[in-house]
Amino acid sequence: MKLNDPRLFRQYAYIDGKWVHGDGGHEEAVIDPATGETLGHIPSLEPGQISAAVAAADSAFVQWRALRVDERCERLLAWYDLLQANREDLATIMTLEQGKPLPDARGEVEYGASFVRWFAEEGKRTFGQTIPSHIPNAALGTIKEPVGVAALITPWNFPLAMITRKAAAALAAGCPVIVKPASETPFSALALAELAERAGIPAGVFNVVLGDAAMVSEVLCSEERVKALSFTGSTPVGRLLLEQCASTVKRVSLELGGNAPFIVGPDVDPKEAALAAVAAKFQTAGQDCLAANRILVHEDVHDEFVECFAERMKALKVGNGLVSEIDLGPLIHGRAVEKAASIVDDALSKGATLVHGDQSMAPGPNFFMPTLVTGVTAQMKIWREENFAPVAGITKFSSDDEAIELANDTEYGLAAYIFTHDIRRIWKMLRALQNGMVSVNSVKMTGPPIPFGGVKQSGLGREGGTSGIDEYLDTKYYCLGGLGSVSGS
Ligand SMILES: NC(=O)c1ccc[n+]([C@@H]2O[C@H](COP(=O)([O-])OP(=O)(O)OC[C@H]3O[C@@H](n4cnc5c(N)ncnc54)[C@H](O)[C@@H]3O)[C@@H](O)[C@H]2O)c1
Ligand SMILES: N[C@@H](CC=O)C(=O)O
Repeated sequence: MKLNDPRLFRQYAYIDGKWVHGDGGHEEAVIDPATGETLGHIPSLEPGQISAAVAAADSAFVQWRALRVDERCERLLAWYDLLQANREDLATIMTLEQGKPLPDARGEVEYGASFVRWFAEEGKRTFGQTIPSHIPNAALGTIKEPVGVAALITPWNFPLAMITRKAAAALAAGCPVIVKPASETPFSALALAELAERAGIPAGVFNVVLGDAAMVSEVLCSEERVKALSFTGSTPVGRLLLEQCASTVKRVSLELGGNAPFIVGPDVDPKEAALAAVAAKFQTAGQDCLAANRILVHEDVHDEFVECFAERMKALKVGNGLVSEIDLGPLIHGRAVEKAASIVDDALSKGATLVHGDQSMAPGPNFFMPTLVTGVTAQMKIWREENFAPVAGITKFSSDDEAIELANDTEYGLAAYIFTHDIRRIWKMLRALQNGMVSVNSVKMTGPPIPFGGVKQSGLGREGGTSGIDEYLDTKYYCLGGLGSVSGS
């Protein structure tokens, strides 16, 4: 791996400010999904090492929370500067382990860094309240205090930003973190640890643990000293972790799967809407929780929309993300390719029409060519499941009420897109859609200032925005009694 700073490529876990091997000597290979080559190896830690990380974080909590907030936030800003200064290396690491095209990886580094800067500012605004007293001779109010050690479990599709969106909020609040990245993409997390150390974040405050996911999560969830768990990943694993955290009644934040509807009204230019839908579907090769998973198009514009969508997707270039002008990299592994193929087969066997998608053109075993099927119905897997692949499915509708009913016909409720210029339709749909985030006439919706999160089985809590830091704060109420009477109080 060619990096300007080779020390950003670490093949150890990071606990209490030290780079460590697994006590049992077990290792796991990390594979470049584009080439199948081994990029490096990471240790598989033993349960006792996960507990040691918890102990380190717990003892670091005392000093970290005791720092003045502006001192904590200065270190976050130093971390932000280092992320920016090392953007090229971080993007290279990400493209190699995740597969996304290098410009997208650079974009994710920017996006991930932006959360660090945001929370370095937000950390200074964790205001409590003064409460007008109903108790004689007393002063009432609240103080915000850090919850304690936070465990952060993250996915492979956004290997850097899904960590910083959590970690920056937790660190700003005064909570040490233990990060468990996906085993497919550990090197971005380890590079973040190296830069956190250089930014002056003390030993034990930012830890990265690696190893068998079920074992690591079980230890973290059952540990009394871990006070908060923040997870981004699939809904089935989120359900499991929620259950595992019940025994210690932890604060749990979940950012789970999506099955986003993309609604195209009868009044829009079908070409414009099709370009937007292609952008909303094929980012990160469809492996995005915000990907337009079910495209609902009004019958008046359906045929023209399908034609424009197919034309645009045919121009997408598929290949190794390190090569210039590539639009779609590989899927993360062979299982993802098999799942994509089975979703297409299932749709075709149940009556959908294949408009485009020739897998014989795939440049390697982990690649899946952009595919479009029409005539999708609620009986098909492509409708019910988050396909997490460059597979687009289109369904026709004939009224606003039908579009809303179709859009809400899922257990998920992360994001939804609406394309129409009719303000009444916009307002009606905006209010009726069961989603945590609704984007109208825009593909881009995310960024540090927004409360990111879902309803239904897409999650609990919000990340980013002014509320993201609350996931790591307790509200302490105080009643200062016996103060004597103060005129006017
Ligand atoms: N809502 C959001 O903000 C958001 C963002 C990104 C990804 N996602 C979702 O993440 C999913 C894709 O990511 P993924 O495949 O890495 O998800 P995943 O649930 O398989 O894995 C996520 C993390 O959980 C760990 N894990 C896996 N199995 C586990 C188990 N049995 N016990 C404990 N931990 C386990 C993994 O190692 C990884 O670190 C999609 O559903 C996507 O929508 C959601
Ligand atoms: N694209 C999302 C991550 C989901 O996979 C984001 O913007 O945070």
